Amino acid sequence: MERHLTAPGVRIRGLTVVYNTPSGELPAVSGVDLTLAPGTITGVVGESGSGKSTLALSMLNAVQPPGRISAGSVEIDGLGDVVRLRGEELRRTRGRKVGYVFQAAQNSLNPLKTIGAQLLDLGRSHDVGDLRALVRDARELLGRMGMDGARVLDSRQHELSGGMRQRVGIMFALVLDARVVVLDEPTTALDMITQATILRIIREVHDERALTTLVITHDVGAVAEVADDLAVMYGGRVVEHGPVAEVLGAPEHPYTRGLIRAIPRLSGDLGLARALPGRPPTLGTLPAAGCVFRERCESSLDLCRTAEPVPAARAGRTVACHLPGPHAVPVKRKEYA
Ligand SMILES: Nc1ncnc2c1ncn2[C@@H]1O[C@H](COP(=O)(O)OP(=O)(O)OP(=O)(O)O)[C@@H](O)[C@H]1O
Repeated sequence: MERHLTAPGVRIRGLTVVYNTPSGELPAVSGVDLTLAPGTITGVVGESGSGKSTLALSMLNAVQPPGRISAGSVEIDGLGDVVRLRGEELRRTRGRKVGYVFQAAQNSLNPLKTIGAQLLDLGRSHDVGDLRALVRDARELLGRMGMDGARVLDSRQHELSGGMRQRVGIMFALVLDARVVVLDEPTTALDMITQATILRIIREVHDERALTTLVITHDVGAVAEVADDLAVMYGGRVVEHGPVAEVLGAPEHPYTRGLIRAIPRLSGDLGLARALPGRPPTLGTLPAAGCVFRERCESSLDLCRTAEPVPAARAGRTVACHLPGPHAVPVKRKEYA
């Protein structure tokens, strides 16, 4: 199969995605700027409802009603602005150019057809010339993820466990040789050890195929092992973005600090792990002005009530916070200390 040597860059600019609710259209993603450097894996973390999945869907222009992309662009090298793609062009982009596993991928297989038949359907719908090579590639990917590839291709969904379906989903995301890959919670149905293995394989395949990858997860610890860069989302904003070791080792945004403190594995001491107080906002409770994190922030200023902080470069990353930086507070962890 054709292999590409240079990975594409992705530039998300001013992306706003709204959902129509009984109180009108409310933003789930608000004016997000995010650059995925060619050949990198970017992890996206943040509590439930922070807009991670909505951002992932936008990268395929796949936001469904009652949602819509109301502003902004997602420029992918070689593809242009995905937000402007329509119809056949958009269909061909999804899967072939931008591979993806969405949440609940393990439930999105056709229960009546074998995985192999679905693979051939996928290949045909994207005009793959060499279907034998496609099957070979699928078998090899499944084998690497610890499964008997031939047997899985002969199976139907109900014959596979949740973890196996999830790995099948990852195979589908990678098998068409897409150059940008979006993985939304790719390992949630897997136990810790399998999770680590699968993330390692994602990293290997990513490097071999020169991909640019976005991985969304709740698990900051897991993503720390696999990502180059980390984007932290809160209330539909990217509040901090930069090299993963720097963001986790010396978080600048109070929300990033809170997230890390809540994870015993990252805070380095079980006794010090502290849940973040309060709850993340929902679309209806997002403040109309000021910083979206101010209610839960330990160091909020008067300014935070009135002015929304603009993301700015500092300490080798981008941070959206009014507090003067660098604010680096080292986190106790060998690898990042
Ligand atoms: N179809 C929808 N209709 C209305 N609101 C929605 C819809 N889908 C998502 N939302 C809202 O948009 C916000 C962002 O949701 P999103 O699923 O993108 O967050 P997330 O960070 O991926 O959360 P999770 O980790 O739970 O998947 C949430 O407040 C959510 O309730």
